[in-house]
Amino acid sequence: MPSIVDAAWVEANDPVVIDVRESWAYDALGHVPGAVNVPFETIRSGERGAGDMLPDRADWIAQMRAAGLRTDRDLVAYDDDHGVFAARLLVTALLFGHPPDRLHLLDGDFSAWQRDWPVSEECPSPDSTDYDPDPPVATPLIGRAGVRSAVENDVTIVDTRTREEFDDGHIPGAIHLDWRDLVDDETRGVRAPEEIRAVLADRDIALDDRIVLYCNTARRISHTYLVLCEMGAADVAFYEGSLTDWEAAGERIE
Ligand SMILES: O=S(=O)([O-])[S-]
Repeated sequence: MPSIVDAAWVEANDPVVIDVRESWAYDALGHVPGAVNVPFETIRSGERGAGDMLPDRADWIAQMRAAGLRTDRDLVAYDDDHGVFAARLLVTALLFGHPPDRLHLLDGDFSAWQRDWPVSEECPSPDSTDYDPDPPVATPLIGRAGVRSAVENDVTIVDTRTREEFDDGHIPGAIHLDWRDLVDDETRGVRAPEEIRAVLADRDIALDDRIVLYCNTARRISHTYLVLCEMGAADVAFYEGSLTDWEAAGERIE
C-alpha cells in the first residue's frame, strides 16, 4: 500500500522525489534538494473522455525515465497544496504499475517543508532509466457499472468535494467528506490519526467497509484514497471517471 512519510524519512531513504508544482514555482521558489519537476498538468490527459484522466502510458513512462525512476526505487511526491496534486501523481504511478509499497506522499507540502528543511535551487539531472513497470495485477479502479451496483447495494459511497458541490447534486446515497476535512491547516499535512478516526466516525464511514470514492475528475479522491490507505482501510474503490463520467452518462443524481 502507498504510505505517507515525513521529511525525516525523505532525508533518510534516498527516494526519487518529484515536485508537481508549476515549473516557475520549482525554479523561482526553490524545491526539496534533489527533487525533479514533473508539473501536474503534464500528467493529466483531459482528452481521453470523461472516464479517463490518465496520461498516455508512453508519455508517462518517458517522464518517469527522465526523472530517474526505477521499480526498485521509492517515489515521494509533493506539491504546495496540502498534497492533493502530488497524490494524483502517486495514484497515476500506482495505476501504471509502480510497486504500491514504494509510493509515498510527503506529509505536509512545500510550504511546510521549507519551515524546517533546506531548499535548493539546483536542478538535478538524473541518469535516465529503462523504467517500464508491469501493469498491475489488480487496481482499486471501479467503473460506472460498479458504482451503480454500489448505489443499489448500499455500499459506502464517499463524495470528497466541497459541501456546496455536494449540495448541488451527488451520486444517490453518497456521504459527504470534503478531502480537506482530513488535512491539518497548520501542518499542511494529514491530521492526526485519532482526529481522522473521529471525522470518519462522525460521517459513519467505517474503515473495514468497502468504500467507493468519487469527486469531479479524480484529483481530490487521490488524496483521500492515500489517507484511507494510511489509516488501514481494507477495501477502497476509486471511481476514475467520477461525477464527470456519471453525469455524462445521464446517471441519476440526487
Ligand atoms: O478534484 S477534482 O478532480 O474534483 S477537480
